[in-house]
Amino acid sequence: MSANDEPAGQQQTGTYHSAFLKACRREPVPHTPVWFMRQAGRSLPEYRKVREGIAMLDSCMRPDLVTEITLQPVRRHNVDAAIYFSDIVVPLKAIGIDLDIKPGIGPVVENPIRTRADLEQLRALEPGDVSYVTEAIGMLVRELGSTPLIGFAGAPFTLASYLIEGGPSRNHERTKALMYGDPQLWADLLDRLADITAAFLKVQIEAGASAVQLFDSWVGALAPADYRRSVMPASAKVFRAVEDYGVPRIHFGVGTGELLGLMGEAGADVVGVDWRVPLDEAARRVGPGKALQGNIDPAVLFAPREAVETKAREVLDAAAGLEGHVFNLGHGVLPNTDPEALTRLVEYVHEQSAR
Ligand SMILES: Cc1c2[nH]c(c1CCC(=O)O)Cc1[nH]c(c(CCC(=O)O)c1C)Cc1[nH]c(c(CCC(=O)O)c1C)Cc1[nH]c(c(C)c1CCC(=O)O)C2
Repeated sequence: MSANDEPAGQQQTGTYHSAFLKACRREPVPHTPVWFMRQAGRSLPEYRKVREGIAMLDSCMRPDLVTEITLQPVRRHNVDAAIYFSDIVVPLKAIGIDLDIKPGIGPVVENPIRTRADLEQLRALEPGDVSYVTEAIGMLVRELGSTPLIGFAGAPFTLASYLIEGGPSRNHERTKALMYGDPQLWADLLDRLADITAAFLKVQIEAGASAVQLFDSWVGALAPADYRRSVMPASAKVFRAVEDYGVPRIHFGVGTGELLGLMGEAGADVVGVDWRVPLDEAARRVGPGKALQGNIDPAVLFAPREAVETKAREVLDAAAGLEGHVFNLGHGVLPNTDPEALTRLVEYVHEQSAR
């Protein structure tokens, strides 16, 4: 890609030449870039303070708060990218689904989607439904300067699980019952979710996000053949829909060791890996032409500094032969993590990988 092909937003802000976007494009980097899933949130006292008395979903609709919360970990940890503060259920709320995020539980849906008639709840998402997102990203891009902003959305399978189960689920039994029991209804549901997700990512990219991550957090519950048949077409539709913007597309899930190849095939530029598969092995499973993101176990941050650094060293060593590596945790920052441990980890990775 020549300089003239730089996506317009990245050209204006200078983010194009950031270590994060270079690593996503599998170009040489001055140091391994680092960011953390859930870097904004309860691990930070300054987050708990600004969120006091404000419900999670309400905070997601206030551009001033979203901007402040998104910037907090960037100021504190010197991470190489910001991630837009929101939640995967925000676009569903925006099209009128009756849902809430219950503290300590997660998203809870009032009228779960289980029949064809229920599909009517899922109308198309228009940019005007999420004007607060456009506004917040405009503010953020100005504040962030050359630090890239990652936009994100939930993937069709993970969203479907919340919508069908009505809340968080360990076994996804109603979800799988629908997937196996009524393949046509399942396909139609995932297709609608793909359109909503794609529209939501487009809003974020057009407002100035320089990369996007699709969170398919719970897809590791599926066997590869079922993923390929019943889920991959919808996720691939999302990636295709945003391909022409030229911004890196990251694809992440938990417990996806057996799915890594297919998740890359679905259309990602960067495949997120949890801590269960070392990155050199993950690279073999994903194949050439893609960068990897990960993959320190978030629980390791609770161990003494030396143990964290040993683990970080192992991740960097496993990533040494990769085409591109974005350092991250294997899943989100746990709420009781000591923020100092995160700051030190960023410093350590930057130092150890400086070239
Ligand atoms: C599965 C999922 C959800 N939400 C998300 C996912 C995919 C990522 C993953 O696998 O962790 C995505 C998400 N949710 C949130 C972000 C913020 C951006 C960032 O990474 O910093 C992101 C990327 C904020 C949030 N989303 C939520 C919080 C906590 C609510 C609060 O602070 O009051 C935050 C900071 C709520 C939420 N929302 C969800 C859960 C499971 C929870 C936790 C419930 C709880 O333990 O209280 C659904």
